[in-house]
Amino acid sequence: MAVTTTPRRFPEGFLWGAATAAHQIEGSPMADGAGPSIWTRFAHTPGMTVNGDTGDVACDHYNRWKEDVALMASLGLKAYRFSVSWSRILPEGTGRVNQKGLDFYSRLVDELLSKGIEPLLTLYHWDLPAALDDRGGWLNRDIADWFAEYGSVMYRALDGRVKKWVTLNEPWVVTDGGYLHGALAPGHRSKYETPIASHNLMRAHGAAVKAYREIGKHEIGLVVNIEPKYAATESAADLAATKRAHAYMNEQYLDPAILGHYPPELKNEIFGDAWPEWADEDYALIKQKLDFIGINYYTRSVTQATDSYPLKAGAVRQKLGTYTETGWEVFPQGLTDLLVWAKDRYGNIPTYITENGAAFFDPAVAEEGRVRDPLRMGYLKKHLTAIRDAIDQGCDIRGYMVWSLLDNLEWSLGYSKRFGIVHVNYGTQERTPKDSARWYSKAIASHGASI
Ligand SMILES: CO[C@H](O)c1c[n+]2c([nH]1)[C@H](O)[C@@H](O)[C@H](O)[C@H]2CO
Repeated sequence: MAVTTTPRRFPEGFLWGAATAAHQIEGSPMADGAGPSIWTRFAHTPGMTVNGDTGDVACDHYNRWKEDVALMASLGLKAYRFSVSWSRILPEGTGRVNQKGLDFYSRLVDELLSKGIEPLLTLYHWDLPAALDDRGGWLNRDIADWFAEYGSVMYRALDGRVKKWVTLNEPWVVTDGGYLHGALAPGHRSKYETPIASHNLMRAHGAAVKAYREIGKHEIGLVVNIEPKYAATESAADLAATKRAHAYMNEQYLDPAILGHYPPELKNEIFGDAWPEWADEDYALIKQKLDFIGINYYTRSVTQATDSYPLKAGAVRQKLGTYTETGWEVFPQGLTDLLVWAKDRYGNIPTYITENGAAFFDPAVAEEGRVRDPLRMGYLKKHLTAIRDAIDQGCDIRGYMVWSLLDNLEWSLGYSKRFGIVHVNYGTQERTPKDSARWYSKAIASHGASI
């Protein structure tokens, strides 16, 4: 079905917001008693990030948090998705609580609430305490208890002021990037470690949800990145590759969390002898009732059989496609298709688009203080329209968090890619709303009718 262009309002109560993550914007990673994370270590390891960029300063949000909340309010945001740096709260990962770290997030939440902005708090957005990585990190089964302990500290401190909790951001990226291909912290490259890290992430997710049910009184969910896979040809090889790629990225996490089992392709066609037999109690731990799911959507993948290891599948660049600075095809129809797929497979669980956005080359801040970013505006318009189409097809989409509020540290790509609707001058830390921020403000004020 083609993406229609009729501007239409979104449901009453649709939550319009923006998203960030601690390590990408805060800076001051070791301030006030915080411990190092694996990203502090990884970025300071020569060659791991573009230009050797680190999160030491980033957007200096740790000091500018009040100004940034005022900026969010000026844009008319109704919600703000952010993550907590685990090693600010528990510098050794478990045990001793660093009250100053907790106080930072408590102040941030209170300021958001004072401006009528709802906080959505992500417990884990990739910055594992280095002290836990020293104990095996996601390869150590004890991490389920460590994560539940950390979550419980946060629930006791903030639940009630925070009413929407997320356990993990994108377990797929954590394992594919951090344990299989090594592009992300902790930089491992092992087909055998990958399933273990992945499974322990999901066990930790389940343990944190269980702990929430004993402490919290509001909502908790899981955020996944999913990407529709379209076969490049109808050949048996390409169809099989597409099925593998779909199972590996799109089903690997929501299936165990909601259905209680993994897709069979993971063992039978991808990991083989590297896929352990998991105990039944693991599946019971992972499958906890979710109040919502978060979907991060950026692009699609036209998929063909390749000799890639171990997936044996890869994306085919589309000759007529439009691509972002990160090499992702702009394909809004994929979002509609994916939301309908998720509804049909998992039973229309309340869903938030917890990330959607694009890096395009932005011009410098013009004299009149404008940053013209028409490509990003077009991207957001098309994807919000695609969400509206999914809602028209019965999907229970509750909100949209644009990625990202601010230009920020794009992990291994450093500061070379700008996703923000607000420009950040990293030299002066000046924030300048781009045209896309102005456009988004109007969309929020009109409940989507101006899109
Ligand atoms: C592979 O795309 C993923 O869905 C994805 C894209 N992104 C993400 N996940 C992360 O959650 C953010 O921290 C990134 O900054 C953002 C932009 O790269």
